[in-house]
Amino acid sequence: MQLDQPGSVISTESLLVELGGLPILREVSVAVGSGELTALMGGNGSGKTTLVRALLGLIPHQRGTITLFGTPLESFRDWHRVGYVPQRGAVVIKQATVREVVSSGRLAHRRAFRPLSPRDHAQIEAALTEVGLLERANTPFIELSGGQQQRVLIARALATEAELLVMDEPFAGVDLRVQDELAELIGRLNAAGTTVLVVLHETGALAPLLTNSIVLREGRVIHTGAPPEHPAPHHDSPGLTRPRLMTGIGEGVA
Ligand SMILES: Nc1ncnc2c1ncn2[C@@H]1O[C@H](COP(=O)(O)OP(=O)(O)OP(=O)(O)O)[C@@H](O)[C@H]1O
Repeated sequence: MQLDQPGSVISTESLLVELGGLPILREVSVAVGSGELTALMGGNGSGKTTLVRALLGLIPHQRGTITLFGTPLESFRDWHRVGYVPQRGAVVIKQATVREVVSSGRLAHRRAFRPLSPRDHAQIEAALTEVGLLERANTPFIELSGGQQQRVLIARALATEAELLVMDEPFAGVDLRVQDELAELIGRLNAAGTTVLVVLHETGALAPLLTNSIVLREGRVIHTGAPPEHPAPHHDSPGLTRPRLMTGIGEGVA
């Protein structure tokens, strides 16, 4: 199945990823179109994080292809176009201030051992302003609330001037009010043209903003297209067992 269409920011075809000798992702063919806000969903252990890691080249794949911005992953070099927002709990930052964390997002633009340029500073300020944390720039990251830390991680990705944001469970461990605020921020970034792929357990506050979804089960794609009406629970739901034929970006055909 050929899913790589003009305008695909991410596409995979017949992807096989093995970890510890076991197949974790099987025959995964998906596409994320430019400008989409796509949810990557599925029960615990269905392979969401593994897919994200493979897409970013953090783990190898054994078969199939991955294309980013139309370029095969193996020859992709424009990493400044990609912003990765890892799960907050996976990030341990003890010493750095908010500004230092966001500054690390400029690394893809900087020549080794050169100080920050005026453009770097401008992008860092703009990213901090976008997430509403400019006034907390000199605060140690560890002193912020969970929602604020999530915003800092988003700002770090924005500082790269990323056209694609890949976010791993941005709502994990933050209360509903903060989820609403984060959803508003993600929606605003998407409306401004940033393509977003977001790993979610439940569509939650992002439900009205999603334009596409990919649902995994046991390492296989079981749904693409319009987000499921009912949020995917932590364990696989019988309501999501019927696979859809994939026609490419956007709509699937039942
Ligand atoms: N390094 C590894 N070696 C072997 N198996 C692994 C490894 N990492 C993950 N797995 C297995 O791969 C499967 C998919 O894991 P993955 O973390 O991608 O799922 P997930 O959908 O992100 O789950 P969750 O929602 O719980 O974070 C799980 O069964 C997990 O146990």
